Amino acid sequence: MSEDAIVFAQDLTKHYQVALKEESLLATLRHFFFREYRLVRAVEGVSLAIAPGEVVGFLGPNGAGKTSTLKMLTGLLHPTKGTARVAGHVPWRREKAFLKKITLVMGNKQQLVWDLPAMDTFRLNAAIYEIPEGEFRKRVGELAEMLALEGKLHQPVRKLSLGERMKAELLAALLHRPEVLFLDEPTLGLDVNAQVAVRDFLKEYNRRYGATILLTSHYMADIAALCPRVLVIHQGRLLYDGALEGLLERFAPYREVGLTLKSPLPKEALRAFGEVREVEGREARLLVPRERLMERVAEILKRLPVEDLEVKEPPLEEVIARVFQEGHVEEPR
Ligand SMILES: Nc1ncnc2c1ncn2[C@@H]1O[C@H](COP(=O)(O)OP(=O)(O)OP(=O)(O)O)[C@@H](O)[C@H]1O
Repeated sequence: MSEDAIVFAQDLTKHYQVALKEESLLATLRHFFFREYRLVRAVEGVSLAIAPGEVVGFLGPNGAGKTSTLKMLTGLLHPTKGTARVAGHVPWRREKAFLKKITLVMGNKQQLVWDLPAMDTFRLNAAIYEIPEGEFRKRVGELAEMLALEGKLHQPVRKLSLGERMKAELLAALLHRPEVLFLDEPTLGLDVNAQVAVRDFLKEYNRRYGATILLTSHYMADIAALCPRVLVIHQGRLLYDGALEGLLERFAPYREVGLTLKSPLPKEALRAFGEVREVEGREARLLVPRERLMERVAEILKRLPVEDLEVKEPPLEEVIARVFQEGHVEEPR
């Protein structure tokens, strides 16, 4: 085990037993006496170690096992198998000292009371976490400033915009100044401005307090902005644990060539130069294997009426989609 890891898991596994049930009355009666079960292998032998202060992205398609993993690491679920230690505790013992060191924010769940001002929930949390009054005021002031939430905390939560509500949720979840933040889709459904605000806040929070963050998000911009390291989970198993750039190298051994042509060309005319991803008017996007990039670019410039050419990494969304679709990636021609 990595001695200095603040989040550590070995062979963490969660299987759910789901009762199978058919619709007919007979089936319901039969079900009563002879229940049949199906095993859902939600998390399958996940091992990981995260050092204090790291910000790690946790990626996976729907149903991959992210939430189940986060629930085990925060002690909401007992694992079927495996061990974990978070901030020096076994999470599922749910010791008070442990709960003071962690927080879990789920973008689709809300702890703020809808009809009350956010400040009322903050006060409740201050009592639960035994935060003295002076310290409480200081922290609310500091966090409200970082989140640009001043003036929003005394009106009923239902009057806040979605972005403000999410920021207030974060404030409530961070009031006890946890060392480890587990964030499940913290930017879910937010507009781009609010997404950027939450992202910038998390970056600043990590820098200022050295908090460790494990974060899931479907928005790759969040991951690219925040997470130097990513874990990729698929069907309950970790497929990748390493640098974000490494993920691109390993799963996207190609570059994207963006072209602006002097006049539009049909897709067929571009096929000889790479995998055609998109053609719209005079604009086209091709995928080209990394090791053949120079040669292909030279050919394109020689043979096509190019006005402008740009070489980029392929969009992270596309790379991830390929990883999930195939468990590995087919190399483009
Ligand atoms: N309480 C439960 N009982 C039975 N099956 C469950 C339960 N919770 C989750 N599952 C199943 O376990 C698998 C993993 O679910 P989990 O919620 O951990 O995935 P996820 O990666 O968080 O997905 P999403 O991004 O959709 O939230 C899925 O097949 C899901 O249907």
